Amino acid sequence: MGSVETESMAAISTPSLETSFLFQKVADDLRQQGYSINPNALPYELSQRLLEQLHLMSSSEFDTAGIGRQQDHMVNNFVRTDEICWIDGSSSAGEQWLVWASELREYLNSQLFLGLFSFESHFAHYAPGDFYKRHVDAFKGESNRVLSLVVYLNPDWLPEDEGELVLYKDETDLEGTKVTPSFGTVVAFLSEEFPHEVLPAARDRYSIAGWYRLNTSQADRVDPPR
Ligand SMILES: O=C(O)CCC(=O)C(=O)O
Ligand SMILES: [Fe+2]
Repeated sequence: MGSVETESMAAISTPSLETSFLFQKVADDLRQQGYSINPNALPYELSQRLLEQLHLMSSSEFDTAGIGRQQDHMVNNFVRTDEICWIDGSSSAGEQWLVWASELREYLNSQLFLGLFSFESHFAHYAPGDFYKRHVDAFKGESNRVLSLVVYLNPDWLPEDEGELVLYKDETDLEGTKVTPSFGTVVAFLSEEFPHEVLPAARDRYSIAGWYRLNTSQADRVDPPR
């Protein structure tokens, strides 16, 4: 009995083989190109639990997303029109997500020496027609956001549903790479390097966006910086 319990504990705290492959691919991609796009990559059980959690949440738990530092948080419908709910680990799905994100943090720190220290994340809901205009998640020297992480929770997303994330390789790139917000897709990119935008979708679009930060005194929440 004792050993069975030990094994099940180990299963919770040790990433599965599939997850280890994903973590390694994210690390390799970040090293080579600064971003990583992985369809159908979030562990299925975790994706399902997060989706169930979303279904349980009422729309009153979401707040209109803002821009600017938290103390001068401003709703700006020209820049973004989505609504968000921060994940604090009070639900078991949220807790499981935070454990997974912290395993990824430890793996990336061991491989890339990024010095990622903390993580913050929120559910986001884009109603049909909602968007988030081209932006960067952090400005050089102004923020301690280092790595952005986005996962999508939309089963059966079709090309005509649109709502892609467009990731631009630098400030001059106007074409970008389109990412379909399909269930379980995991995207990571260096927060200061890659401008990106969310195109309007034809149906409700759900995601989690998160940021790994350095341990600096400037630990106030940035959403995004400006
Ligand atoms: O949902 C996405 O595809 C990206 C969201 C985003 O860029 C953000 O919340 O900063
Ligand atoms: Fe962003």
